[in-house]
Amino acid sequence: MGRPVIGIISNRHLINDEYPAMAVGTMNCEAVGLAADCVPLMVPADPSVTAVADLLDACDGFLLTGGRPNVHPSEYGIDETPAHGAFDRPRDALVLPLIRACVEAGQPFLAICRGFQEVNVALGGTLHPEIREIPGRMNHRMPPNGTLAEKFALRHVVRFAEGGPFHALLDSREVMTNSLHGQGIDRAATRLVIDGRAEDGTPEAAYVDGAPGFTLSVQWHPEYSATTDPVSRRLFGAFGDAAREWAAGRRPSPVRRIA
Ligand SMILES: N[C@@H](CCC(=O)NCCCC(=O)O)C(=O)O
Repeated sequence: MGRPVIGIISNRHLINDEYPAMAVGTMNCEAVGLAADCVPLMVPADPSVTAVADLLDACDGFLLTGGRPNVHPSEYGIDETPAHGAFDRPRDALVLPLIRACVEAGQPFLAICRGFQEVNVALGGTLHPEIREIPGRMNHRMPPNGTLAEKFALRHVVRFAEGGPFHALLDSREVMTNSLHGQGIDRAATRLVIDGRAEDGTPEAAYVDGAPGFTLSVQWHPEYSATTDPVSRRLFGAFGDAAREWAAGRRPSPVRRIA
């Protein structure tokens, strides 16, 4: 049997300020191809060319990538304001139903940053447009200047629930993570279990309660240094294992906790 196929959700870009493109970062492809040992398949994030049912057939799992545009607030019942920033409505229209379909079927996904926020919205939760404006919260945004290494540098601790799936997988109650987001979970969806938080209380790690498959979701970016960073390697390794189980026709195991 060949390696499982992971659909990597793309983002929109304008090449040379003119040529519209949908693209995924090289680091996402390397994380899937090398750290998860799966086949990276780039997915155009637009339901006018990509149907959810086709994707579920073509792929064994999905990497719900980060992305600068925010999920449109109408998806969680809020009117749009300038604070909500730029959007990617086609990506909303594809990925939110895709998440619900994966949760129901047990098809694995690993959600990152915008993907983490999408999982919450897809299941009925809400987002805050600018979490650094909430009293007591720190600035989680990417540094505006500097090299890529500086932007993706480890910036804060995430602490996991005792005995939860992140604790079990990473064999640690705490990890250091990078941080490149302005929005954050406001009200968590009923089924979304917040399994890890930053020091200021911001939700950073989650999974879907009762889902039959792999649903680990993180607000940080494990795709950066995925082959060398031990935390990222374990996350992508477990995601790859879940996709292998799915591809082999076995239901992926539900989340593992420490007994
Ligand atoms: N827009 C959301 C999600 C942020 C996010 O996914 N950032 C990664 C951006 C990486 C890139 O530059 O493409 C928010 O701001 O919270």
